[in-house]
Amino acid sequence: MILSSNLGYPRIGINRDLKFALEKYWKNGISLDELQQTADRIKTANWIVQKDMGLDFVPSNDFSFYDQVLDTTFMLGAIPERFKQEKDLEGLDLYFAMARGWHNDQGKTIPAMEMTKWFNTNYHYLVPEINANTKFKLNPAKPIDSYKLAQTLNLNTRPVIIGPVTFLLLSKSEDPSFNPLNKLDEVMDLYANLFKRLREMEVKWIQLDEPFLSMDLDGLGEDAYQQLFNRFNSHHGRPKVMLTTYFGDLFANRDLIAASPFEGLHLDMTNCSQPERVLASVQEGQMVSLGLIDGRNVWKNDLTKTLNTIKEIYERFHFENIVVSPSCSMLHVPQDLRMEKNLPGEVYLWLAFARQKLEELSELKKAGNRNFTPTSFFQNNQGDVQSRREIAKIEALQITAAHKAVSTKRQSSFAQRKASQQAVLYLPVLPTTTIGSFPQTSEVRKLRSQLQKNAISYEQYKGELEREIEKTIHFQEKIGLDILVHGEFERNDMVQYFAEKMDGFVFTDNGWVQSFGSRCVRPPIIYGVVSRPEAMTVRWATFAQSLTDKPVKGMLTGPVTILQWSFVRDDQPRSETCRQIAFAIRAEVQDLEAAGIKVIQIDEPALREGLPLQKKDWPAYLDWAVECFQISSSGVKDETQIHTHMCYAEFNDIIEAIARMDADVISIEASRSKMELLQAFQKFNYPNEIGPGVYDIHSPNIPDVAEIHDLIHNALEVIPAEQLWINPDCGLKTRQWAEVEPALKNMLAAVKQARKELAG
Ligand SMILES: Nc1nc2c(c(=O)[nH]1)N[C@@H](CNc1ccc(C(=O)N[C@@H](CCC(=O)N[C@@H](CCC(=O)N[C@@H](CCC(=O)O)C(=O)O)C(=O)O)C(=O)O)cc1)CN2
Ligand code: MET
Ligand SMILES: [Zn+2]
Repeated sequence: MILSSNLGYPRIGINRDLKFALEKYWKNGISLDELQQTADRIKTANWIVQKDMGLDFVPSNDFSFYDQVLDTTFMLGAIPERFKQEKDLEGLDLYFAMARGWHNDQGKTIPAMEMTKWFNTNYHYLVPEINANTKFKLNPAKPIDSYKLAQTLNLNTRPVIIGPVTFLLLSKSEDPSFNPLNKLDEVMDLYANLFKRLREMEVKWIQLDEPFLSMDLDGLGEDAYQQLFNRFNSHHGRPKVMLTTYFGDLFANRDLIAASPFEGLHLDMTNCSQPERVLASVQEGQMVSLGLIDGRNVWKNDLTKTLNTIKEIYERFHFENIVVSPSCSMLHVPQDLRMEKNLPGEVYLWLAFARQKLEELSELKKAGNRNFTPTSFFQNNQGDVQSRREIAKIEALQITAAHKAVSTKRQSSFAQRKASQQAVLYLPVLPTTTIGSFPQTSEVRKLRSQLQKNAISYEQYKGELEREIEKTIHFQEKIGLDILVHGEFERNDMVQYFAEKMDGFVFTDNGWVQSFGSRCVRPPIIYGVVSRPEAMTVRWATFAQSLTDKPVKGMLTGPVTILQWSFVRDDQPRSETCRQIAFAIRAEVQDLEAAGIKVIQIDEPALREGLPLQKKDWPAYLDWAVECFQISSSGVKDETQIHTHMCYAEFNDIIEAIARMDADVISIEASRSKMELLQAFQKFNYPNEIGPGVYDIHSPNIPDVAEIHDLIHNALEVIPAEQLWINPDCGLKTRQWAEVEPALKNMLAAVKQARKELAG
C-alpha cells in the first residue's frame, strides 16, 4: 500500500493571524483567551485542509506560539533559573519571557534565551540552557491538548515531538565543560512518561524528530543514539514511533540507523546521495516514509518521475507499505499558491506551496495504489514541469557571456588600506556605528502599503521617507555616532528589496514564511538569470550623505544572503546562481563609490547558515561563497572602506574563510553570548577590524550603560583596541524609537567612558 503523511504545516495562519494576535497580546491589546482562540482556529483550519487531502498521517503539536524548541524546553520543565526568580511569571507569560526577555516598571530586566538558526534554514529557535543542576519536570499539556482538539474533528493525529537526543544536541550549557548529553538518561525518563501518557490516550503513532541523525555525529552523539534505541527497545507502553530525519544525508549514519528499534523511519529523499544503500538499512516490518516532495522549496514536483521512483523502490525492496511525505516540515514554505494574483502566468504554473504539495502527495498516493497508473492530474503536471525545462534551455544559450573575468582581490593589503581609509575618515579609537536599519514603524509600512495601492504617489512616498532619513541622520549626529546610516526605511526586507530591483526574480503577495516568533519574511523566487538593470540604492544613500559631513555608510545585502533567503532554482548549481547575484552587487558597490559614498557595508548574515550540514562538503561551499563576496566587494579603491555584517554565527570553524573575505570591518552578533565568540577571532589572530555587538536588539529590554561598558571590557580583553568597533548586534528595524533612542545613547555613554579609560 502507498500511504501519505505530512510532517508539519505552516502555523502563522493564512493571513498571518497568529503574528497579529501575538503582537497585540504583547501590547496588552487582546486577552490570553483571544490569543488562544486564534491559535485554535489556525490549528483547526490546518487540520481540515490536511484531512480533506486524505492524508493517512496528519501531524499535531506542530503548532507553536513562538518556537517548537522552546515548546520542548517548556514541556521538559527546563526553565532557566533567572526566570524562576520572578514568582508571578507563569504559563504563557513565562514562555514569552523566555523567548523575548522580560522587564518591569521598576527597571528589573531578565535577558531572553539565545536565539539561533535551525540547521541550514532561515528559521530561528531558542537555544535550551541545560546545566549540571537543571531540574526537569514533565509538562505534557501541549501535545495532549492538541491531540484532543484534533479529536473533536474526528482526526486521530500523529503528535510531532522533538526527540531527546536532538533536544540535548541543540542545547547549550553555561559551563563549557558540561555536555548537556549527560542529562540524556534523566530526559529519557520524561519521554518514557510522555509516551506512556500518549499511549493511554490511544495515540497510535508519534513522529519523533531526530534531524541530528542526518548530521555528522561524533562518538558521543552516536553513543547517545545507541542509548535512545536501547531505552525504547520494547514497544510496550508507548505508541509506535516514526523516527524522523531531515535536511541531511543519512548515508554516513546508515549503520546506526539499522539498529533502531522504532517502527518507522522517515528519510529526506531530496538530500539522499545513495538511497538504495540507505534503504537497505530499513528493517523487516519497519514502515518507511519517503520524503520525496521538497519541503524547503517551491517548485512543482515532477510527479511522473517521482511515481517511478516509488515504483522502483516498492518492487526492489518489497516494502509492505510506503508512506509518501514531504522531505521535512512545511514550516519553511508559504501556505497557498492560490493567494497569489500577481505572479507571471508561466512562473505560476511551475510552483507549489504547502497546500499544493499536499495535493501532490495525495495524487502520488492515488496513482501508487492504482498499480502505479498516473491520474489525470499528472498530465498538467508534466506539461508545467516540461515548460520550465524548455525556458531554462533557451536561457542557458544567452548567458555564456554573463560572467566577466574580474580580479577578486582588493588592490592593496589591509594595512595599506587602513592608512588610506583613515586619511579620509578620521575615526577615533573605538569607532561607533549601527548595523543599518532603524525602526520600521507602522507609519513607514503603511506608506509602502499605500504606495502599492496607488493611494499615494511615488513622490509623496519618497518625500515622507526622506523626512525619516533626515530625522535619523540628525539623531545619529546628535548622539555622536561616527559612521552614520540612512536607516533602510525604503526596504520591506533586506533581501526582497534587492530582489525586486533585479531581473530573474518573482515575488509573492502573501508567501509569508515564519522567521522567528511573530516575524515573517516573503522569500523571493529566483527563476531565471539574475542581473541588475540599474542602480538600486544610490539615490537614498546620496540623499542621506547630502545631509551631513559625517560619512554615511552605503548598505547592501550580499550575494550569499540573497541566495540563501530566496527560493532558488533547482536546475543549476547554487554557486552559479550566487555568482550572477555577486556581479549585480559588484556593480552597485562601484556605483555607490562613484557617487561619493566612502563606506559600504555588504551584509552576509546568511553565509554561516548556508554551510552544508556535513563537514565534507564545507570547503567547496566556502570557496564559492567567499569568492562571491570578493566579487561583490573588490571592485573599489583602497580608500573605500568595506564593512560586512553577520549575525547568529558560530565562527570557530569558519574563521579562516571569514578572513579570506577580507572585509575591512566585520560586525557580528555577540551580546547574548557575552562576547564568547570573539575567542575565535583572537585565536586566529584575525587581522582586520571587528565590531562585536554590545546590545541585544532582539529583546525590547534597554541595556544600561554599565552592562554595555562591561561588554566593551570583555571585548577589549580579547581584541586590541585598534581593531575594535562598537555597535549593536544587528539592525534596529524590529525595535521602536522609544527603545532605540535610550539604548544607543547608553551605548555612546559607555564608549565615552571606555575611551577615557583607554586614554589613561
Ligand atoms: N529575509 C530575511 N531573513 C532574515 C532577516 C531579514 O531581515 N530578512 N533577519 C533575520 C531574522 N530577522 C527578521 C527580522 C525582522 C523581520 C520582520 O520584521 N518581518 C516583518 C515583515 C517585513 C516586511 O516584509 N514588510 C513589508 C510588509 C509589511 C506589512 O505587513 N504590511 C502590511 C501593511 C502595513 C501596515 O499598515 O502596517 C500589509 O501588507 O498588510 C513592508 O514593510 O513593506 C514582519 O514580520 O512583520 C523578519 C525577520 C534573519 N533572517
Ligand atoms: C539580519 S542582518 C540585518 C542587517 C541590515 N543591514 C539591518 O540593519 O537590518
Ligand atoms: Zn544582523
